[in-house]
Amino acid sequence: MKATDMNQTTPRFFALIPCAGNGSRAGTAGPKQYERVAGQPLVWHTLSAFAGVKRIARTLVVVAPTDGFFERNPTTSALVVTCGGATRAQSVANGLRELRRAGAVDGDWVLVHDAARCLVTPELIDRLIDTCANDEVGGLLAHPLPDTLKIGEDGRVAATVNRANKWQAQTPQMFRLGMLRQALEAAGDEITDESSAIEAMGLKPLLVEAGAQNFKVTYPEDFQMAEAVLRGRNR
Ligand SMILES: Nc1ccn([C@@H]2O[C@H](COP(=O)(O)OP(=O)(O)OP(=O)(O)O)[C@@H](O)[C@H]2O)c(=O)n1
Ligand SMILES: C[C@](O)(CO)[C@H](O)COP(=O)(O)O
Repeated sequence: MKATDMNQTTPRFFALIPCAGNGSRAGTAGPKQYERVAGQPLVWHTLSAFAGVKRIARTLVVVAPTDGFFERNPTTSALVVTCGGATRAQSVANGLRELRRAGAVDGDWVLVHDAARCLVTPELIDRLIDTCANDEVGGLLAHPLPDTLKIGEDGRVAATVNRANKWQAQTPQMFRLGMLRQALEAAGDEITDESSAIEAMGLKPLLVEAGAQNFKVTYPEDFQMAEAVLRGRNR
């Protein structure tokens, strides 16, 4: 990391939205992030939440090279780049490169957020920023595991795991651009979140408690749940 970048007096906050997945578990005909939920394509709810946080200098959306959705629907002020990779980690690493091209420096904060977590709110994003902005490492939104946890083997319970101190990792996950770039390069393409890459460097990201509503739309039934929550909020 260049010293000049780190010495920048006021780090800015950028959002990076990986939006290049296929949604294979969702059972939809096309990518799940473009399914209509509560009257809008799912990803628009996600982008609206980030648009509601004035501290975010720029939002960058990473889509697959073959994705034409944003060209057909040019309504967002976010920067849309077609550099999605074969894994989420690759999409994020490619997006970081584009953020640098757009003017972000190593000392700036990047909030990486799944396009598929359309229930995030400006309040949750602000909570993450407020908690992490003065931290050496950064952190992530997360939810303490509410259920008893089992290990399964051939459809039967092999063991029960103590759930104390176990958290479900959510997004956004917020780290300095330079640190995250290095961490992802070292961690490889298979990691499923940014925190794992930072942890692999021996660092301990902050866990910032968020509610269960910030879930990731993953399975077919999740669309209905997301719809109900969003409609409930607009009432
Ligand atoms: N190569 C990939 C894979 C995933 N994602 C994004 O990462 C987020 C979280 O991933 P996940 O929920 O696993 O999405 P999918 O990969 O689309 O779903 P599935 O694993 O069911 O195929 C999503 O917003 C997805 O679009 C991405 O940008 N690039
Ligand atoms: C980043 C993430 O949302 C944290 O829960 C998640 O890891 C995304 O990918 P996954 O394949 O559904 O684990």
